[in-house]
Amino acid sequence: MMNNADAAAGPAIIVRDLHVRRAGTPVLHGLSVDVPRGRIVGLLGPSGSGKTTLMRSLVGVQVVDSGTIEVLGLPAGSAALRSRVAYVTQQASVYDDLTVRQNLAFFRRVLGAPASDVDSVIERTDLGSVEGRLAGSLSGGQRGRVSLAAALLGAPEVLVLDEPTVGLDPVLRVELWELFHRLAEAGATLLVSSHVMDEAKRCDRLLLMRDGALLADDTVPGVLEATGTDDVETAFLRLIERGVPDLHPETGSEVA
Ligand SMILES: Nc1ncnc2c1ncn2[C@@H]1O[C@H](COP(=O)(O)OP(=O)(O)OP(=O)(O)O)[C@@H](O)[C@H]1O
Repeated sequence: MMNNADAAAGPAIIVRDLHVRRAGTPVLHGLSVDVPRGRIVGLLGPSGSGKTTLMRSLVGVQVVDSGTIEVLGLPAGSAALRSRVAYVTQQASVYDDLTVRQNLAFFRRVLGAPASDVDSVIERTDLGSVEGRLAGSLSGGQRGRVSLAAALLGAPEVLVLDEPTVGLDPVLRVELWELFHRLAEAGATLLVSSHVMDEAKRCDRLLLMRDGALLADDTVPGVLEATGTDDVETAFLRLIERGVPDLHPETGSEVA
């Protein structure tokens, strides 16, 4: 987790002039953004706007055309970041023929995380009641939580979570957001994509994407104030209508 030296070291993620194509088609067109440390940053935008492509770029699994991405002061994808940055994709990455506990014990060994982490992440993601079940027998929401639990092993400093609350009931959704806030309070940086505008209000900052570019990079109150509404969905629609971005990256170190 973050120490004082890290806190003074600037944003957790710095992206400059990022250009990415997928299957030959430009998806990100010169995107620049800072993600402050120890905060929950929501990445919102319509389907196909480039959220997953940006996340893939940040964790170093996406071929990029040009631009720079620094994560915790190192180029994205650096070997030294492997245990410091966790990525949870939309598709749960678990072994169906292993139990929940066996999955986590396996990933724990691969990461070299402390043995006690397995119990800790099972508890934090509320998987205790299914820890002995084969992952293949779980619901989609439960499988997603196993992926999240695996991502928490080793206490990564940066968590990149692609729609982590999809398929979860409202109670679990709230519990997960409480967990995200506890992780941020302990110093972790979370970039969380979502389609659910209501979840946006739980973030310290919002990045609103459209067509591979940023429409907003601001605190939640900042986005609402700039658009004269109290509803993030309406704010997003107004920014689209207006066509003028609300970019206030200089307020990145403030808590919303
Ligand atoms: N594997 C791929 N090959 C080619 N094009 C892709 C691939 N994955 C995504 N794309 C294209 O890249 C663009 C951005 O997709 P991306 O998945 O980053 O969007 P997104 O905002 O994450 O969408 P969603 O909210 O639906 O997950 C889209 O036009 C999409 O069709």
